[in-house]
Amino acid sequence: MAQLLDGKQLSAQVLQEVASEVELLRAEYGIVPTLAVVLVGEDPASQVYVRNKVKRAEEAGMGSIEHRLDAGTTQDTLNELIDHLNNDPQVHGILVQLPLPSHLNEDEVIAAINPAKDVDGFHPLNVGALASGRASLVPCTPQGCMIMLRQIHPDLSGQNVVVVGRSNIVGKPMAALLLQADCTVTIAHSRTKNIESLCRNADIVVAAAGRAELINADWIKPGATVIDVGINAIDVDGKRKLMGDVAFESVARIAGAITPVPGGVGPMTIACLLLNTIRAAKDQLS
Ligand SMILES: NC(=O)C1=CN([C@@H]2O[C@H](COP(=O)(O)OP(=O)(O)OC[C@H]3O[C@@H](n4cnc5c(N)ncnc54)[C@H](OP(=O)(O)O)[C@@H]3O)[C@@H](O)[C@H]2O)C=CC1
Ligand SMILES: Nc1nc(=O)c2c([nH]1)NC[C@@H]1CN(c3ccc(C(=O)N[C@@H](CCC(=O)O)C(=O)O)cc3)C=[N+]21
Ligand SMILES: [Mg+2]
Repeated sequence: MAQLLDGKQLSAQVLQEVASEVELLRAEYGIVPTLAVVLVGEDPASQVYVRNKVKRAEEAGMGSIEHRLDAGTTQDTLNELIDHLNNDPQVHGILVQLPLPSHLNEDEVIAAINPAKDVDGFHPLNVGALASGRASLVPCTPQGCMIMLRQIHPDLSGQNVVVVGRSNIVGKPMAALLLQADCTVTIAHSRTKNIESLCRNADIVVAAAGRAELINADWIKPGATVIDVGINAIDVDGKRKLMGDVAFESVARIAGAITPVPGGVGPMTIACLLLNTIRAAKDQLS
């Protein structure tokens, strides 16, 4: 059986480090690192994530501000709010929950965020910094995946990795971090040929396709490490059940190490969001 990479436990360790950094910043500089989360619309899954983020921030002694705007909010109103948060010295990190309602332009919103407060690492300036290996605010989900991978592979050099998915928020920044760690990286997506055999040759598979149980045991080399980013909400007898992109039961019998869903990458993402908020707060010290 594969070793279980417990994201709940590992994130609790990270959050403890966050809490002591918060205490230090309070004692030395009299600041309370503060995260502002903006949610537009009433998507229930987004509400769960946002609530979790705010809860964890408060547990770590950080400040948090939640802005809930109704689904019909205009681009101008949203831009004004971001402008206000950009200029508020009490706010160190800004996260605008994605996806936005379709009448809003996500690229424009992301570009409006002060790059120094962009704790998602989605601003073009931060994307460029990551691509050229001098990032300070690294996207939270890939950052969390790297912490998990380091548990198994303290040295990632030379590992063959397949990342399934090429989104701006997960797949692409994940590939950039792995490349920086001297992995040999293949990015697979919906048009990739022979995806199953590509994965079966990999030492590490990172699954971020958003397709429930896309990856089964036939795709995995015995002993490989499998990181499951996917969060797919499935309705089972009227109850909401979370499934990853990996068929956990069967893959766990083949893999060397595997992350569960829930309790894997999700909690690490939130922990890294708070790490980024601390980092941003430090960089904003006059
Ligand atoms: N745990 C966490 O903290 C987080 C989890 N997530 C979850 O991760 C998953 C991915 O999120 P995100 O990157 O935003 O999703 P997107 O929908 O933006 O991207 C999905 C990617 O997967 C590719 N893909 C889709 N179907 C297949 C397939 N059958 N075979 C191979 N590739 C495929 C797509 O290819 P193409 O480009 O060709 O369309 C695309 O590149 C989702 O389940 C999401 O909920 C996301 C963020 C954080
Ligand atoms: N600007 C922006 N930044 C994001 O980082 C961002 C976003 N938008 N939009 C949506 C995705 C998704 N995402 C998750 C974070 C935590 C869990 C998480 O904690 N999941 C728990 C389960 C939570 C549940 O019960 O639904 C777990 O996996 O154990 C899941 C998903 C961040 N995202
Ligand atoms: Mg997307």
